Amino acid sequence: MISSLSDLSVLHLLLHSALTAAGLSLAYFFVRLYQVRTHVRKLSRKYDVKLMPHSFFWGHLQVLGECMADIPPDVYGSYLPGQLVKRFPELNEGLYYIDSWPFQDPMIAVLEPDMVAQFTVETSMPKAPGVADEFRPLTGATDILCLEGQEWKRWRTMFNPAFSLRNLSAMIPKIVKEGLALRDVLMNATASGDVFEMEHATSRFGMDVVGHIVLGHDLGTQKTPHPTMVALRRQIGLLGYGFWLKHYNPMTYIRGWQNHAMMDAEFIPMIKRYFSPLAEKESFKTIISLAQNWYTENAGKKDADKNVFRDLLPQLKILMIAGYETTGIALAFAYHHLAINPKVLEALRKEHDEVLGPVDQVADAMIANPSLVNQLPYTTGVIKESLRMHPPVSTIRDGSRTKFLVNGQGKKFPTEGFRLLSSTYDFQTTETVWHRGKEFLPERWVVRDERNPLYHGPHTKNSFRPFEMGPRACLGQELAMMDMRIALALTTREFDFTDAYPADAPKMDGSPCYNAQLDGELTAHCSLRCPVKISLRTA
Ligand code: HEM
Repeated sequence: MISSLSDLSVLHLLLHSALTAAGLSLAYFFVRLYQVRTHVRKLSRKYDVKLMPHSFFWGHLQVLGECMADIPPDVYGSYLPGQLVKRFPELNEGLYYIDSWPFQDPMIAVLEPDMVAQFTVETSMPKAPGVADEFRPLTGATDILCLEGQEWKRWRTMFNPAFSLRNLSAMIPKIVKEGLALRDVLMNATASGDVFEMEHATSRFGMDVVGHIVLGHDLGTQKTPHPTMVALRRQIGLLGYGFWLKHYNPMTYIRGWQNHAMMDAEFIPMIKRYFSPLAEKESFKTIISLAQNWYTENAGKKDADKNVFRDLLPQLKILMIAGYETTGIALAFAYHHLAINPKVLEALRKEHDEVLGPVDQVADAMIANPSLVNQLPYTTGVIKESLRMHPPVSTIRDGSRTKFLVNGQGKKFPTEGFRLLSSTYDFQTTETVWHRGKEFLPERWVVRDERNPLYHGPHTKNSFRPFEMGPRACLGQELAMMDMRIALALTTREFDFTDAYPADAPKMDGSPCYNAQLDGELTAHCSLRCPVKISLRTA
């Protein structure tokens, strides 16, 4: 209740400040709106860029809304460029300029793989600022995925040895152990006969493997939820480029603080343990052990003086996320395609029979002879098809005044003021690049005859980039491929998989199984998390 004149003047001051702040924000909004819209139109006129119908107030928001209206609401944004091609084929010059400000910065969706190589391989353009904004609540944007220049290079050089083939081979017993735990989870699912969300199981498998290589720790999430990983997953729910309303909610910060406290309470002792002279080390290099070596060797030098926990914790968190989600998603999609393509499952089992020997000895065979894991071309084809049809992530870089993209017809396109998005899903599935691109055909990866239309040779070298290419390509790609080969080797000969999408599930391109934006998730997950039924193999 207002009890005095001074209360009234405080109230007046508060009201006045609030109105001033609102007025300034509104003024900023309109100035920015004017700048963005005129920039888009000016560039389009100057360089003869074909633009989709562009409203001065809405930009392309109305057009985008119309394009997405006919598809399931949870479809991931990676399908958008394909929708634009369907709706505006005459404007397709290998890219689309998209102005969806204020929801996102203006963007160029690049559909020609050779043009993507121009900003990732020929010149590795910096990551778009939105990437750092997205990960800031997790790592303060000081992690290997967001950093640039020398700071990025220091971590990349430090961590590379963990992902060498030699180190990964030394890790095989741990991956096999986690693969057997996945097998147990699937075995339990056969007992109930219930519909099973495959992605939950494969993500935990991915997490446990990454726990070994990053932390040198057995997280055991396939058996029991691990508190640190629960906190990590909760924190993912607070990230997200474009979901900026979250950042105005004070609870985001309180929850974030709690999640970090939970994670750090586990990670810091793990780091301390490795940094102690008496530490018992793994037989392979882990991210923490490589950091410990680096800090010891560089003691007294500039970067090594930094606070090791503040420096290293963001790296551990980003590596855990980068590693487990993507692998879990790709593997779940692979199981779905095995469930609906019995001939592919049969061919996969045949390869395992021939290369890996009897089912009951497969784990021992891979441990005794790690090179077997790299002698599975058809299995690798199954995984690559899953990654081709369902890439979980794609890169987004920053354009610049001096960077122009050139399409197949030699036309130049400016990039200043735009983010550059690789339309990976689109060019990895389009028929003009991939023969029968919408079909799951692992044999395309083993075809050697150049006359076969399925042949994937040097002419398509830029068109398969689930791990991206160039200096910022995925650090963990060999590990991911190895994980998935081992998981399939340990599970597909013992179980049958039956697709369990409900008959009325929404469909994208005719399939209920598509890349979806799920609540609280960052990357492109499996719609409904890939429901399957699992039973013991009958034939
Ligand atoms: C199927 C599994 C995976 C896929 C599809 C995938 C995909 C990608 C892609 C597309 C990028 C580039 C992102 C960008 O440009 O913004 C990337 C970067 C990265 N990935 Fe992966 N990834 C997978 C597994 C892993 C694993 C297992 C790890 C490590 C444990 C890992 C660690 C990283 C790191 C650290 C980067 C940043 C590299 C840098 O900027 O130097 N990834 N990944």
